[in-house]
Amino acid sequence: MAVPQERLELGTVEIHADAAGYAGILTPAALDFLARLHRRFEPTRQQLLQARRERQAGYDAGGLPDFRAGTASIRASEWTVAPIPAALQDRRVEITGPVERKMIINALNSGAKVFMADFEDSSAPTFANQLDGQLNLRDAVNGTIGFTSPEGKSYRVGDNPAVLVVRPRGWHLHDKFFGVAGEPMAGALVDFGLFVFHNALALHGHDRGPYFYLPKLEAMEEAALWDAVMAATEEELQLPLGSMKATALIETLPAAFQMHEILHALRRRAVGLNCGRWDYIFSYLKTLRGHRDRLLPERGQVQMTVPFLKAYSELLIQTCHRRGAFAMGGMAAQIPIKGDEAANEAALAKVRADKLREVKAGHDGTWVAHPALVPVAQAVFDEYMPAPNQLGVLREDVRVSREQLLAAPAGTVTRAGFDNNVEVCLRYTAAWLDGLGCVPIHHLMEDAATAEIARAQLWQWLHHGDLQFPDHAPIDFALFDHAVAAHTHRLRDSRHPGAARADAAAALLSAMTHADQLGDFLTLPAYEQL
Ligand SMILES: CC(=O)SCCNC(=O)CCNC(=O)[C@H](O)C(C)(C)COP(=O)(O)OP(=O)(O)OC[C@H]1O[C@@H](n2cnc3c(N)ncnc32)[C@H](O)[C@@H]1OP(=O)(O)O
Ligand SMILES: O=CC(=O)O
Ligand SMILES: [Mg+2]
Repeated sequence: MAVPQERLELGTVEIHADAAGYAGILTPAALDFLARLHRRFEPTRQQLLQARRERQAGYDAGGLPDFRAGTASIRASEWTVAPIPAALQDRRVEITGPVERKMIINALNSGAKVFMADFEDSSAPTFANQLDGQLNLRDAVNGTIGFTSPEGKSYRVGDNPAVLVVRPRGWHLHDKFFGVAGEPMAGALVDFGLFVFHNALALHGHDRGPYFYLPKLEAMEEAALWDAVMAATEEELQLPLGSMKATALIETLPAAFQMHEILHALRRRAVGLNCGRWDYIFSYLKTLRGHRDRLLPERGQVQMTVPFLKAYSELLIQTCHRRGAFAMGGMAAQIPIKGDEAANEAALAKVRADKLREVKAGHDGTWVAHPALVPVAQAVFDEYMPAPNQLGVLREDVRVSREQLLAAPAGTVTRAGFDNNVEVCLRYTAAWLDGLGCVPIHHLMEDAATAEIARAQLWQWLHHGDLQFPDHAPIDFALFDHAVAAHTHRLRDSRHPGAARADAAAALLSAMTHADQLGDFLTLPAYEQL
């Protein structure tokens, strides 16, 4: 067979991993497509990452995020997003989960309206995880996905499966297994590119997508880059312009000041925004890492009801509904607790209360972490949202100022909270290094975003100096080192996920916490070890 001219002239993607078993995904045509995406969009991605660094330098020097002066007309003028497809009109409950075969089938069968297949916060991006995920999603789209467990239980997708929405990695992550002319590709483009190359036409033919969640955006230009990537892909695959739909997560502090702008950049394909609360809290910590007057209390005290998070979620609802887009809620961290009825009911009650707050505030739908939580969330939304959505709830009463978005709530850092951050970060990092991106710890869902909160808080509490527990004992590195050693010892001897990677995780957590600068993402140095 003749080698296409473009491969001869420009080269294609080089795979730096054992690709046996993935020939059906890594076809020459798919790799050429990825290479074209890389050549066209990588320079812009690099510029946008540089812009992030420059903005952060401004915040570190004392500056604070603000609404952008240059885009006031976008916020003030009247416009709406393009019509939303029928398949996404009712998104009252969305289940999320990693792209693992059994979980995909369970999620599609869960009764949720939407399944967000996650290459991001709940995935450790090993080559096998990402590529198996692509194989699994291709089979799901083609209706051929099936699975038999080691115990012999067989899994198949039933009638009326959830609508598939895919979340690729964020712009900050590269993929060391995919190179073009010696440069690593963007993880985002690998995930997006392989998925659309193999599934876009089939999904479009069935009025089912392709639909995406876009994570960790920090500026409208980053949304515009996604729009350009999707428009170029639509052209290449001969799909109608705007047929790929996107829901952007507002899960960084800078993005909260650009909600209108992000929807505007995506307006021919935006269907909504989502309150990604966990990354949002992490981003608050990271963006304001140099501001000693804006330290947050321990994780457990930073609930969605605290003023700065309430303001953010209400601003999101108001913004979305003014633009005809859905305002999606987020994820409560509680998961079902087996074998303890009272504890389980208490966990479900917390999920129920969170969903009640969301639906009453005007959200159009919400996320759950586990199939058993679908009926819990659905009952609340069914009761308070009889229509498919709440686009008519304009929330014109909401007035959110810059200072409200930036105000740290009152609270404390307790010994238990400090110790829990060490334990969670250590155990999550160890599991991640072992290829697991989402794990239950003390009956809470922990993923890359929740672990980042723990890590960033430890760094801040230790580097701002002079912080004390309520009993006036100092919060210092000796305590931290001791806690890391104790939890590493315990993890090593346990049957928890990642036990075999306890020492590697401890080394990483120690290095990142002792470092003078708060590292941008835990997953960047951790990725070198995957
Ligand atoms: C901040 C954010 O980004 S939130 C979004 C990212 N996070 C997520 O998506 C969370 C996804 N959830 C999960 O990964 C899991 O629910 C965990 C890790 C939290 C808990 O996992 P486990 O303790 O293994 O759950 P558990 O043992 O109760 O699972 C029971 C069954 O439900 C299935 N299940 C659990 N969670 C999910 C899910 N999210 N999607 C589909 N199936 C699921 C399991 O596969 C299992 O199936 P089986 O009975 O057929 O074997
Ligand atoms: O992605 C969701 C989040 O809360 O972070
Ligand atoms: Mg997130």
